Amino acid sequence: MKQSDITYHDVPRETFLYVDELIDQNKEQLNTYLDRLLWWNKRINLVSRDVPRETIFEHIRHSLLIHRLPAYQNSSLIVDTGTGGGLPGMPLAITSPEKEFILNDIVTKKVMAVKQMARTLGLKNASAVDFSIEKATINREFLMVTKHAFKINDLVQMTSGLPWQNIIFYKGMNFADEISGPSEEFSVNAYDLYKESRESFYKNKALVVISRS
Ligand SMILES: C[S@@+](CC[C@H](N)C(=O)[O-])C[C@H]1O[C@@H](n2cnc3c(N)ncnc32)[C@H](O)[C@@H]1O
Repeated sequence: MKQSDITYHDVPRETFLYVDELIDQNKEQLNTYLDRLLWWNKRINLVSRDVPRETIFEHIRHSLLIHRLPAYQNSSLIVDTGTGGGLPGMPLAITSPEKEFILNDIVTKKVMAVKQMARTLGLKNASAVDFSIEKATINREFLMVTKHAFKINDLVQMTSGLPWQNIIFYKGMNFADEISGPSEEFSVNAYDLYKESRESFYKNKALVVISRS
């Protein structure tokens, strides 16, 4: 992967409208998740303390913005590593009942909270596991997603023996510094979340898809 291999795209306004509709269709469960996340956050640190409900809601909306990427649409198994309080895995599991999700974090109490939340929500398609992603064993092809948890090169190296086809990183636009090494094996596509949306929350935010050739 070289910085010169990156192809840049804009996320169209329609994607945001699509996600807003998805939120509307799933608002009861997404609100229950938000309530439970705030409840757990008072007890164990899952997202920053004193973060307003509206900001967490924006993180949920952010999580859902991968819905229209082919790498997401074509995957039936999704592993969210460094999930913390369940972002992005939990909103994705709520809105994609046909897909299977494994939520992973190295911190046992966070995984316990995520398991409780999934139980409260009655989610049948989400499980949670507490170990370092380096220790994972997965035997079928999957998509890995991760939000604000790993540097790109680090996670690619840590999981080089796993059968992922794509990794979607939720990143800042300055992610290119995290990419180096041999280029032949991977392609890199970056999606700017701000250029078309003009929403201040998404300023300098990107979705970065690393694909195995
Ligand atoms: C900044 S938090 C992000 C949480 C969540 N993705 C979000 O956007 O709110 C990073 C998370 O990565 C987890 N983490 C760090 N190293 C890890 C590893 N090797 N394997 C699994 N999880 C890890 C941490 O415990 C932490 O919960």
